[in-house]
Amino acid sequence: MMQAADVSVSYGAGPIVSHVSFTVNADDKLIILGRNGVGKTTLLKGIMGILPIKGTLTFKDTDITTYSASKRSRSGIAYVPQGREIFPDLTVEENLQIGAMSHPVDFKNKLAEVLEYFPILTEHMKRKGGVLSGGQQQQLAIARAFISEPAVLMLDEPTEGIQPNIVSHISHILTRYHEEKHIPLIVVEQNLKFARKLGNKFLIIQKGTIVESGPIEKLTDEVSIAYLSV
Ligand SMILES: Nc1ncnc2c1ncn2[C@@H]1O[C@H](COP(=O)(O)OP(=O)(O)OP(=O)(O)O)[C@@H](O)[C@H]1O
Repeated sequence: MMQAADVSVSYGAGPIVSHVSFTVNADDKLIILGRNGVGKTTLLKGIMGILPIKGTLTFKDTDITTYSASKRSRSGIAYVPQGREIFPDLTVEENLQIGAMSHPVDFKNKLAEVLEYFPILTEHMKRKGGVLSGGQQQQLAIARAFISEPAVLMLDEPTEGIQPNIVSHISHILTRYHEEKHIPLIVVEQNLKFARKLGNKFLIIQKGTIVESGPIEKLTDEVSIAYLSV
């Protein structure tokens, strides 16, 4: 489905992410872990086309390495950035409409479907995104990605700053969405419990390169202490 081969990403000077390779298929929920500042967000931005990459990115048997971010988005790659980045001055409904832009979806139908995953948003449709709680904004950001009917969904630290009951809800919704839509998830996460519950495989990044990877069962306490403890 999606394959990153020997991908390196930089902001201009030396590479921040070096020679990273992975594959995700429809039944995969890949968790990307690593301490602060190791290059996780940079990798996702490279895959999304926000930063240029070296190496090869293949999606549905097509080489998309040179595609712009908007072309990757139109191809079905969706991205929920760290910090959510909803539009605070637009209403919840307008934020969701933006998710449908440039995608061949019927907004009304899609909206009804997506609100089944996030019923809490229904009562806030006419409120500005900026007045929602952090947990509600995160649900809005994920709902906005769902609206576009993605073929692969990437999320950057979806549990950051979210209270435990909402973290559990988000884990449940992502699991359900993955099962129902049968699309790969790529999730950058620091919350080990959430990672183990959601993921079926993982990779750990240190100084921009993969130092450990495998099925989620291999994400043992020993591995966590070696690469993730601070
Ligand atoms: N716009 C930028 N220009 C130059 N360097 C940057 C830029 N953004 C991030 N970096 C650097 O790239 C490195 C990796 O940052 P990145 O945000 O990818 O790490 P991360 O693993 O996602 O960290 P965190 O868990 O804290 O979000 C850091 O050293 C950071 O200082």
